[in-house]
Amino acid sequence: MTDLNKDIVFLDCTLRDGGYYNDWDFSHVLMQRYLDAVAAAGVNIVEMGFRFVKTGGFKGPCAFTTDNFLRSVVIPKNLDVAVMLNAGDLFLGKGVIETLEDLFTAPAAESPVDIVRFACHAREFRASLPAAAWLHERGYRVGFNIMQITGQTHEEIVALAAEAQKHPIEVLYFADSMGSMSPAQTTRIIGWIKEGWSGPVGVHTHDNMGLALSNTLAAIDAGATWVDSTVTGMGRGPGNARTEELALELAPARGGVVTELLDLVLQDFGPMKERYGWGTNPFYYLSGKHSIHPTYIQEMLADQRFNTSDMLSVLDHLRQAGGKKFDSSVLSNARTMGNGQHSAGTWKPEEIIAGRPVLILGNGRSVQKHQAEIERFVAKLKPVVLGLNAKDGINSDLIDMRIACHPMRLLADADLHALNDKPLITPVALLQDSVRDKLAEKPLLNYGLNAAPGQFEPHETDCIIPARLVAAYALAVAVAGRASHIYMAGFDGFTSADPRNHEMRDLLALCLAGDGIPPVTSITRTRYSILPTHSVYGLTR
Ligand SMILES: C[C@H](O)CC(=O)C(=O)O
Repeated sequence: MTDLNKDIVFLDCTLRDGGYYNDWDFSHVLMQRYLDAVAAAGVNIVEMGFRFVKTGGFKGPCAFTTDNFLRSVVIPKNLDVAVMLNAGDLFLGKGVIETLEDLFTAPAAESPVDIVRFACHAREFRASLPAAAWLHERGYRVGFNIMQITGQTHEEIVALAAEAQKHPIEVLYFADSMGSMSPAQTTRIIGWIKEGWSGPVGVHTHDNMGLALSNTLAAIDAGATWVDSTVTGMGRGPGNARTEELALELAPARGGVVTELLDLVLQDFGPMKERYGWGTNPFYYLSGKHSIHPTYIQEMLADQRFNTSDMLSVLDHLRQAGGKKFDSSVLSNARTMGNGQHSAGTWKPEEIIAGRPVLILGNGRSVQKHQAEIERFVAKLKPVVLGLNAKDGINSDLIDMRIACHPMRLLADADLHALNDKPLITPVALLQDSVRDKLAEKPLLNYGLNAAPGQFEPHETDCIIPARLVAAYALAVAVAGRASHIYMAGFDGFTSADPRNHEMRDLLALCLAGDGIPPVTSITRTRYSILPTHSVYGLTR
C-alpha cells in the first residue's frame, strides 16, 4: 500500500507536455483557471512550459515561457514555477553557457522562474552538466529528467546517477518516455538510481499501456519523492499520469481541495481531449509494448491518410527496424508507397477544363464554415469544381469531379467513391487490385502520375509531381487543363509543428514557380502564406 503521507513534491506539467497537442498555445483564461485549480488541489510546482531555443514556426507562449509571459499570469502564492529546457538545445551552435546566457538574462531573484528542469537523453547528460552550476550560481533550482530510461543498463544508470551527485542538482528524474515500463521495472530503476545518487528521485510517466498512475504510485513506494502529472493526462502521445487522479490519491494525506480541478477537467480539458485525442488506445499500447516513439502514433492518428492497417503495418515495420527515435521520413515513405511506379494516362484534363476557372476543394474546416459563400462563389463564377478525395464539404451537386491518387486514401475511400456518381480522376495504372475491383463500375478519368521529388510538370495526359499528394495531382490537372484561374478552398494548413505544412508549402512553391501557371488564389483562410489569398466574401460581390 503506497504511503502517501511522506513529503511528496507534486509537479504538474500540463502546459509543457500538453503543448505537444496545441503548439503550447493555451489561452490566458484557461491558464489562470488551471493555475488556481492545481494550486487548490495541492500541486507544489507548475511547469509552465518549455524554453525552446529555436523560434521557427508559430508556437504559443508556453513554448518559450519567457519571464515577461510569466509576469502576465497570476501565479498563486503556494506554487513554484518551473520551466523545461531540452538539453539538446544547449548544443545547437552556441556553447552551453552562451545559450543559457541568452535564455536566462536575469538571476532567479528577479525572475518568476524558480526551477529549471532539463529533458535530457542519457547521451547528452555529461555535456549538459555545466548548466547545473551556472543556473545554481544564479539562484535557480535545477532538475534533470533522464528520458527514455528503459534504454539504459543497470551500470549506465548507476554511472549517470553518480555523475549527477557531483553537481548542484536538486532532483534527478527518470522519464518512461515510451510508456513501456511496468511497476516492477519502475521499482527496479529507482533502486539503481539510488545506488549512485542520494538526493530526491522523481518520476515522469506516460500512459501507453495504461500504467502511468500505477507506475507513479510504485515509484512513490520505491522512494521517489517528486512526481509529475498532467490534467486529464494531456501530454505527448497517449499522455501522462493524470493530475486529478494523483490529487485524489494524495489529497487525504495533503489536504488538497479538488473541486475546482474536477470542474476544469469536465469543462475545459475534457472537450480539448475530445478534440485533440490524447489518451491511450491500442496503437499507443503497441508502441509502449515495442518501445516505439509515441510521436509516430500521434502523427498517424492526426493524419486521415493513415487507416488502421496502415498504422499496424508502420508499427510492425518499426518493431522490426527499431523506432525509439522519431523520424518523420518513415511516415512520409509509408504514405508515398508506390511512388516509384510510373503510370501513363489516357484522359486529357483539357477536354473538360478547357480554359475555365477551376476550384480545388480541400478538406479544411474553413469549407464547412464558409459553405454557403463557397456555394454562391461556384454559382457565380461557374468554375470546374474538383473535390479532393471522398469528402463533400459543399453541396455535392456542385462538385464536378472527384480526384484521388494517394494509395492509402484510395484504399480507405474506395467504397465511398464507388457509391458516388461523379467521375473520379485517378492514375488508374497505380490502383491496387482491391481498389480497382471496387471501382469497376465507376467512371474513371485516367490521368497519369509519376512521382519524382522536386518536380512539378503537368502534361497533356499525365504529370510528374513530387509525391502522390492529391493537392499536387489536382494542381497538375488544373494546369494541364489550361485553367484560366485556379481557386483553392479548404487549404487551411496544419499546426506549425505538423510536417505536412512543410510538404504543402514546398509543393505550392514548386507549383507557383512553374511555367504557364495561371493565377492561383486561396479563397479561404490559409496558413500557407505563399498562397495569394482573396476572401470568398469579396469575390461573390
Ligand atoms: C523529460 C521529460 O519529462 C520529457 C518527457 O515528457 C519524456 O517522457 O521524455
